[in-house]
Amino acid sequence: MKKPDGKVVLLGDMNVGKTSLLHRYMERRFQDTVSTVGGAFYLKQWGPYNISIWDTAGREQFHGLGSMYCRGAAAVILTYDVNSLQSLAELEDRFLALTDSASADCIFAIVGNKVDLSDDCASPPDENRPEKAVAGCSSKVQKQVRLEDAIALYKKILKYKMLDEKDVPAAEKMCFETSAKTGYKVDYLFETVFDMVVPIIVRQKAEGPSQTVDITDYKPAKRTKSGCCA
Ligand SMILES: Nc1nc2c(ncn2[C@@H]2O[C@H](COP(=O)(O)OP(=O)(O)OP(=O)(O)O)[C@@H](O)[C@H]2O)c(=O)[nH]1
Ligand SMILES: [Mg+2]
Repeated sequence: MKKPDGKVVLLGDMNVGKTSLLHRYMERRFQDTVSTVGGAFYLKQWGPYNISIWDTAGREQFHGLGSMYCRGAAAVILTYDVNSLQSLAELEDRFLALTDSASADCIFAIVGNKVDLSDDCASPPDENRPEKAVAGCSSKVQKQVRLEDAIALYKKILKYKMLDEKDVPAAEKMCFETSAKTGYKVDYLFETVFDMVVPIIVRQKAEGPSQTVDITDYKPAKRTKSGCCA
């Protein structure tokens, strides 16, 4: 197996759709998933570079593994479900600290998945009945997390990392809304991140021995493009 030049890690609560996003991008389809155990990776050729994309388990019991997967990461994709405010809160409360082991110039993307389940209507939510369909919209429920909430989280991350807004990509560019089910903006998400990761890979290579986890010793089971480790 080729050695990866850089690493991208997906983090987020269970059930938000991390595995489904990766399947959609790598295998071009939406399929039934089982809750991830430990972590699994895909390798993606991007220009002259091999990028490993790590899917992690959102379940609390695997939490301890998260920072190991993030070690040396060039990008972290923090994923939530646009229909669950709690899943956005979990990113700050439970997952952000895991990224301390990532590369110093790690890029952060925040992704709200499952937009196909909700309507993005202009009218404000009915606080008493958030599950209610909004007048003027179809029978879908109204989205629980606004893009602005994700943008606010991105700014908090910059503070946590002590980064200056002018030194990093703009929040509006790094907050995405996707649907693994329909494929909406999934390619755009991954390809935007890969383009941003290339300069980090170049720097990591120039600085000498890679900080990324060497996965060449793992024996992927059956599948050709991916492997897993629990
Ligand atoms: N409607 C809809 N359902 C989705 C979407 N993405 C994932 N799902 C469903 O949400 C459930 C969880 O998806 P997974 O991809 O397994 O979630 P995960 O984040 O990998 O969960 P863990 O592995 O437990 O951390 C599955 O039933 C998926 O079919 C989406 O974009 N739209
Ligand atoms: Mg999963």
